[in-house]
Amino acid sequence: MQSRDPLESLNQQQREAATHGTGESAGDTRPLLVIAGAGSGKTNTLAHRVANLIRHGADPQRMMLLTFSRRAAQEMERRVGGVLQQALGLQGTQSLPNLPWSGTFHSIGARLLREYAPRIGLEENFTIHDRGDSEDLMGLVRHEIGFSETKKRFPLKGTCLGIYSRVLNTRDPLSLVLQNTYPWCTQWEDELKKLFGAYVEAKQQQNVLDYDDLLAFWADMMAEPALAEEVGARFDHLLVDEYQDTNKLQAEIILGMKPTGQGVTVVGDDAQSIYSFRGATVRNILDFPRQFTQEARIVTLERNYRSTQPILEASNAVIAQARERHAKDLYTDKVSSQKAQLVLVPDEAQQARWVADQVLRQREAGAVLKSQSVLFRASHHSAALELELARRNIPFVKFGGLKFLEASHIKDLLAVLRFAQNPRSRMAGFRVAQLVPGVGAATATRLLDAMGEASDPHVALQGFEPPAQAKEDWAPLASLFAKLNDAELAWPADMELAKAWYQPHLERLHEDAQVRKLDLDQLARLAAGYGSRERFLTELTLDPPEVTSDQSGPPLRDEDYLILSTIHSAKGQEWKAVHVLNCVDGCIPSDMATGTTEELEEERRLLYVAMTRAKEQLHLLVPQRFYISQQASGGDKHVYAGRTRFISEAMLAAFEQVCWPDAPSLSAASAQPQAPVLQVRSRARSMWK
Ligand SMILES: Nc1ncnc2c1ncn2[C@@H]1O[C@H](COP(=O)(O)OP(=O)(O)OP(=O)(O)O)[C@@H](O)[C@H]1O
Repeated sequence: MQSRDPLESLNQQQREAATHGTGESAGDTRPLLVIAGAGSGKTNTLAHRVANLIRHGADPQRMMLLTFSRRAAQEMERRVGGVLQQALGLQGTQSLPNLPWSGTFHSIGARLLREYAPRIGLEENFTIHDRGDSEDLMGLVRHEIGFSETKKRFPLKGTCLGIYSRVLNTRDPLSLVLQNTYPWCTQWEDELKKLFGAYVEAKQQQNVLDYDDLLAFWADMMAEPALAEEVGARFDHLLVDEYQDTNKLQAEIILGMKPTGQGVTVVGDDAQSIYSFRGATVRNILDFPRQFTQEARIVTLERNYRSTQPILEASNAVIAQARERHAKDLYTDKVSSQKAQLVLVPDEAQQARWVADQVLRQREAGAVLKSQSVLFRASHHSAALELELARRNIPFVKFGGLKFLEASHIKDLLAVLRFAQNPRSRMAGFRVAQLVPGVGAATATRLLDAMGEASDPHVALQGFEPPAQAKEDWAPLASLFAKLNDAELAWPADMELAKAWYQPHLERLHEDAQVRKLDLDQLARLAAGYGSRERFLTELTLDPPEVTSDQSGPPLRDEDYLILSTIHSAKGQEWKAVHVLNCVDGCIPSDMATGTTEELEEERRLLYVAMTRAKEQLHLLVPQRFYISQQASGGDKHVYAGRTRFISEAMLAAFEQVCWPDAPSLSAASAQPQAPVLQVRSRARSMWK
């Protein structure tokens, strides 16, 4: 087979990025920053760059390729393989060089830390806690040092972990993090310091590292010049994708490994930086050019291959209002007469109906479900739509939001199985025991202590005396564990037993139990694919699924289904038709994120990311009456929402406005007969407050 010029499909800028430092520019040792506008072929270009470096003699073993997710790393490896295959004229069966050091910062960090463990004071056989485990350990420590009983409510374990994680990832002092991000917790600064000290102590005693340690210890290692030099010298090339979503620690790691910047390539788009809640900072990409001893070369990719001209025009209008950014003007030559649509609907229920109708209509017109997506700011925004889709038998798969394993109902069920598997696991036990009404932290601790001291923890559990008020609900739990401990029980029967036990608790604890039940069914289907309880639990920690509810079971590869995704999880993806839910103030921007200019700017970028996922059709839904479910008082509340502030009057020309149902006076108050005049239920509740 004849080899072809592997770069022939690239445009001029993409080619410059792919060939920097090789061929004619071989003497150029500057670090490279590729500013890649949305849909401008960033992934494509990075894959070509890696392939091109390999073709020019770079050793794949000496390349580190850092991506945002494991999925992205695999995709990159596949694409590099494809380019090389074509370039080298290889047949399908001939083996391609693999990239042993490609992966997420966390996974590569874990590998390096294990390798260097003896030299940095770690034990090699450390285990890794996922977010759920970390949160539970934080909860346990919080309880052990007596902070769960304070009179004024001490921050919840999830908040504590969030604060801890932010301090580590931003390198900001605790006081600053509290002041900027958790102002309602500032009064607890001293206690939090004590808690974090005890948390670190507990991790060290149990020889575990959490996700943040993987980055923080790696960065510490790179702050030690001799080690940094040694590790840095093992890699000729360091390539980082999605650089706009890296944090200060990650920037320090790169700088530590390659202080001159030689061999460093980072690719990203500051206009798509959307992870500051994890400590990512858009400053990384803005400051990159002058960070090393040599100033970086910047290549900007401005040609958009994804979207039609009208969609790009609307997206450009939104991002043009952003405060600070690397200037770029995206253009495309995909003409179309179809503008992006702003669809005005009366409320969320109608929004769900409109989207379901629209999706089916498009399918009739030939667009398979998989080529369409529905995006939303927060995971719970899709609840009404999920029910509507289920009602109409439209299969869907949902990505993101709370990661599947981080959702509390999933954690509850898994904790039951973990506790059955390992009755000494205090974190699992602590969670399970407290699912029983009437059992609090003190009783749970008493149970765990009794089990810890007993020669057979199962016997201790069966003999445990719960407080009187919990007795009735405790019995089914004890009986469940007797069954789960039965050697005759064959997996996945454990799962069914646990689910049946949990069902009444699910209904008691969650208003949206019906939607969450779909997740549990999905978990049970996943479970059936593993040989044993132990395998299932282990594999799930190492390789957590991203998908949550779906309507008709785990879709087969060739089955068609609609994609539902949070905007965060839609990063890097594209669809023919995109529907964005709840484009109203309060959702985008989220009412949780309007405190500072930085937060607002990030919300603007989120809308931009959502809009730029669309290839041919873009619909922004604007429900006029909006139901708020997440409020402190726990009650129903409707608010009248306004179109997102990120689409100003002046921008409306870039959109086609649609009213549905087709009633011209819809926006007038008289057209909202169902608008509540009085909230009788909340009044009834408030009587007792
Ligand atoms: N040189 C090219 N010629 C034709 N199509 C291209 C070229 N480069 C990229 N594309 C196409 O453009 C689309 C976007 O590419 P890609 O997904 O790599 O973009 P991206 O820059 O990663 O986007 P984003 O940052 O918005 O996620 C893809 O469909 C890809 O196949």
